[in-house]
Amino acid sequence: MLFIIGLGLGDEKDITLRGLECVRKCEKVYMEAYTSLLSFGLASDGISSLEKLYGKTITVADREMVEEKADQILSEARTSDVAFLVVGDAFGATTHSDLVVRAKSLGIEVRVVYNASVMNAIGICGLQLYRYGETVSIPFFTETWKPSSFYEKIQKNRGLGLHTLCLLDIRVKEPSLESLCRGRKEYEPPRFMSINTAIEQLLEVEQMEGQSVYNDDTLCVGFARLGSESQMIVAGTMKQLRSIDFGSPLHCLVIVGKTHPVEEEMLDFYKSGTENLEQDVVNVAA
Ligand SMILES: C[S@@+](CC[C@H](N)C(=O)[O-])C[C@H]1O[C@@H](n2cnc3c(N)ncnc32)[C@H](O)[C@@H]1O
Repeated sequence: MLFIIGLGLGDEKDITLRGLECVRKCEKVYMEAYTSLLSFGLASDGISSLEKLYGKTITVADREMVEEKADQILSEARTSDVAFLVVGDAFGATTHSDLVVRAKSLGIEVRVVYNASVMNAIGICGLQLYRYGETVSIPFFTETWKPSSFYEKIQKNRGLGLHTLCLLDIRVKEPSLESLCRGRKEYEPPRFMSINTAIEQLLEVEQMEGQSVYNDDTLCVGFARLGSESQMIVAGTMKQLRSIDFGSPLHCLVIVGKTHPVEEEMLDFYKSGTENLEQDVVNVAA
């Protein structure tokens, strides 16, 4: 049996009781570590705190392993109980449906244990989850590669008055271009996009496309480290958020659409420049 278990957003304590029971009875435990990360990031002592709580050794599965060695994980799941741990919720990323489809087509039983995802944790800022349009991903630009398909999606959302969740690029264990050219794999250091970079790129695309979808004065909400003790949430214009230091990853950004008065009242708690902002955030997190 293949158990796909959501870990939630903060640290090892966010697994559900049901999830914990399942992990403890599995013979093999994999943890996906490239679409999202818990608050301790890639630190090995963070992984060992998970291992200590679960009483199991965890194999950290990077993108290569999940994409290229999925057969191995699935063949183990044919004859034994295998846990595949996902930060957040299993279906908060598009990637894992593929594993479910492959398992089911091989006749392997799949059980999913749900948990909180960034997709619903953003509800804390007061913008109604019912009033979001398509979620977009913002990839790191390079000098020569500036994909901007998110722009059209944001345009559609804003045309309908809907909010847009922007998920920001995570690059963990990516082979460097240079090493690929030399035929020997070497990896780039991990990189996580900040809210500041995301806003710079969004504005760069607005300048290139020129459709007036948003601008410096567009209201947004920046979220950092949701679910951890140090989570930070600030509402402000793109211009204001661009100069705020949100600290360590992970970050995401919401571009605010048309608001309801109650949404506005909630957002006011997070407005940039609010006195004791950090204190407010700590209170909200507690
Ligand atoms: C593919 S999505 C999340 C998938 C995860 N399975 C989930 O359900 O939350 C990954 C992106 O979500 C955002 N994200 C994830 N966790 C976050 C957190 N705790 N705080 C802020 N943003 C987060 C980041 O932009 C990150 O690049």
